[in-house]
Amino acid sequence: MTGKTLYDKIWDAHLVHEAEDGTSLLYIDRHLVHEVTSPQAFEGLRMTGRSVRAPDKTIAVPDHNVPTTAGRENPAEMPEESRIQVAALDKNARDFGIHYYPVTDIRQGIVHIVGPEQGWTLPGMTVVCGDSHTATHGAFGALAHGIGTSEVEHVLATQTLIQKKSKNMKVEITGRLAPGVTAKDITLSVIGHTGTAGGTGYVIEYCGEAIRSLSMEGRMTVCNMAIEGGARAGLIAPDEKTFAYVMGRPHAPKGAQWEAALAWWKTLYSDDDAHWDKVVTIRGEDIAPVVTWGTSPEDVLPITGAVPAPEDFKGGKVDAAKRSLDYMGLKPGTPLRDIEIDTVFIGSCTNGRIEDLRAAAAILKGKKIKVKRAMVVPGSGLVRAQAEEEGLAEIFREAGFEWRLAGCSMCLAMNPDQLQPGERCAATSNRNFEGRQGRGGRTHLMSPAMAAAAAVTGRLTDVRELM
Ligand SMILES: CC(C)[C@H](C(=O)O)[C@@H](O)C(=O)O
Ligand code: SF4
Repeated sequence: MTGKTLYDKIWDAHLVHEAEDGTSLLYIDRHLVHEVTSPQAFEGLRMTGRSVRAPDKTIAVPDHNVPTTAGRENPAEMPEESRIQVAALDKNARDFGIHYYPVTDIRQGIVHIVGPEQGWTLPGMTVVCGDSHTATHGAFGALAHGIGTSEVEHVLATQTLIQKKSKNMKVEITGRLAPGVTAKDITLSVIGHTGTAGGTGYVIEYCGEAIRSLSMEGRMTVCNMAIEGGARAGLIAPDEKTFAYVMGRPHAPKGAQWEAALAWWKTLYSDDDAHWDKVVTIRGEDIAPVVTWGTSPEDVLPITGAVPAPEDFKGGKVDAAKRSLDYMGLKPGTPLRDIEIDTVFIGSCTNGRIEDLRAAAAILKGKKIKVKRAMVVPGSGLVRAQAEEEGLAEIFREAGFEWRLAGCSMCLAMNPDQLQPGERCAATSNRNFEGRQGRGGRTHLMSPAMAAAAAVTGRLTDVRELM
């Protein structure tokens, strides 16, 4: 018998039933719910007279549609479609008795930031949400992934999910990161290396010294983008940093339950003789601050590079690159550092946590922005409050940033925070698809420090020049 991976261990601990063809029923520990993918699911329950099986394990928060400006609790502030979705979540949360953080609650924020912050996300759990970036929670050593709306209904009704097991992939980042290189540069570089389909069919476990050295915030950033690399989920084995982060959170176990949980959590690692179906190794020292130039998260280059030409690629990617360059309004050969930026967006479930805000503020301190507009959108009301307490909000405001309320905001164009056609944005989010931040908007993905650097120079910038 070979050993087990972390994924194998969590899978086995949650397996309720396995059919001969491998179709399996998994027990779900946490179900996170937001307003976009849940209305039909609750409607399905109503129509069939069913209740939520485990309301105490179900957590709802509106995030995608909510405006991030003052006065947003007034429904008139929202476009009709948004208003309907948020109102439905409000009603469903109350009718079905699940945990709920409305916009008026300081704990409201992006679902993937609220879950860990409140101690809902714990090592060894299965965590699902009708949202692809559920992968974020894998940073705690939880098996966490997105599900579709019909699956949301299934989990609400049964607290189980039908799944087939994925294969095991190991992504090891060895050694140390150079100054100016962050978790975001790791996760973008991995996708640049493997492509957006490199993880298809796999659950990725990120490991290695460079991953170990990351804070929990950084680990969440890495796992957040596992889905952009095509993987079902991303995982990082829990360690002392994980336990320290979790301890004392409102919904974390306490007393004897904490001790019992800890004893199990300490068994959550991949055995030395575990089998890996695919292994990718990258040297931490080889990772540079990166940006994306195209319309896929795999279009990643070190900031010291230049816009590529379609001929630099092979196969279908040649045409894709042509189209990307056209959409992005870029000419091959242009140094990335010459690309002028109109707007800076710091936020999202990738980089809307306190450490991200600290990293950006460290670059901005005492400087003024040179872009047309810049906004910081803390990932939750609590992140926002902490940033205010630490004096970060002041630094952002003085630099010329708008200091917003929590939500998905300009990460995707489902709320009033949107790019205009042709507007070019340095963004800390995770997707640079066409129209993602608004019709015709142009997105360059990067770390919070790099986005702050772009804000003060007005163009894509190597943050190391400002350090
Ligand atoms: C709206 C939601 C279903 C979507 C997702 O699944 O990821 C969104 O959060 C995104 O980032 O594109
Ligand atoms: S912040 Fe962006 S990526 Fe994250 S859940 Fe919201 S829309 Fe999706």
